[in-house]
Amino acid sequence: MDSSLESSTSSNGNPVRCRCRTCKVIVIGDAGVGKTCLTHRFCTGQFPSRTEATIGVDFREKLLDLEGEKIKVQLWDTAGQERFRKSMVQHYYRNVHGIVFVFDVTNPTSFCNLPMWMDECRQHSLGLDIPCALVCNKTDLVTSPTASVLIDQARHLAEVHGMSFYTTSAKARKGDLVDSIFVTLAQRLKSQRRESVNELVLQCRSESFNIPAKIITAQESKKKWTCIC
Ligand SMILES: Nc1nc2c(ncn2[C@@H]2O[C@H](COP(=O)(O)OP(=O)(O)OP(=O)(O)O)[C@@H](O)[C@H]2O)c(=O)[nH]1
Ligand SMILES: [Mg+2]
Repeated sequence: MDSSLESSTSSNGNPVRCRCRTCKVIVIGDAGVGKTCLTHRFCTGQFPSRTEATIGVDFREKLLDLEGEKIKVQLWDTAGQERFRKSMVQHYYRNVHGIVFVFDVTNPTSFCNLPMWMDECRQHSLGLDIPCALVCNKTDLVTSPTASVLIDQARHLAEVHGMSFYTTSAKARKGDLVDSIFVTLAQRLKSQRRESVNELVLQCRSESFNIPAKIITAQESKKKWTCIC
């Protein structure tokens, strides 16, 4: 995550500047699955009264306070339509901290296309080892029982790739999980950072004990416990 100085308001109403971390999260998926509505809903609390196909990318952001730490979630709401995304693709995938894949529960093709979106991430050197979420949107429109088969398949896909999975609706007011998608992602990024700080501490310790040319990271120490017989 990147660090920056942010303006906010203190309890006595005076503006204060505080250090905050910014995480870039891209939201991708087929055209019309609800990426704009989900990001709009998270940032404003409202379902937009009308939307148009996104051209290139729209930016939205929200400042979160996670256990006293300010995290700015910068959402890149990308275009699903090929003709509106071509020129922007290189920019989407640069310095990404988290990915939200979206499909529409009423549109099975948007689910079938998810591997294509995952491939595009890989082609831009973005592994699914960074925090990712899979969102099954428009559950307010679910009427047919076949939707539950699609939801089960999606849950399985998310499990296989180690992603968080959400069934939600950008439109429904009650019982939806729109905020959780992005807050949980930010929490995962925050704890990931704590882990990398721990790795650094471990590295400093190894150096202060004068262990030459050997940086012991948490990853390496984990490897040491792997049986090789
Ligand atoms: N009923 C219902 N409609 C939704 C929901 N989310 C989005 N929509 C509708 O689906 C249509 C497309 O939504 P958008 O958010 O613009 O879709 P998008 O994924 O951003 O589309 P592109 O920008 O073209 O990639 C709009 O008419 C929305 O009102 C939802 O959860 N429930
Ligand atoms: Mg859009």
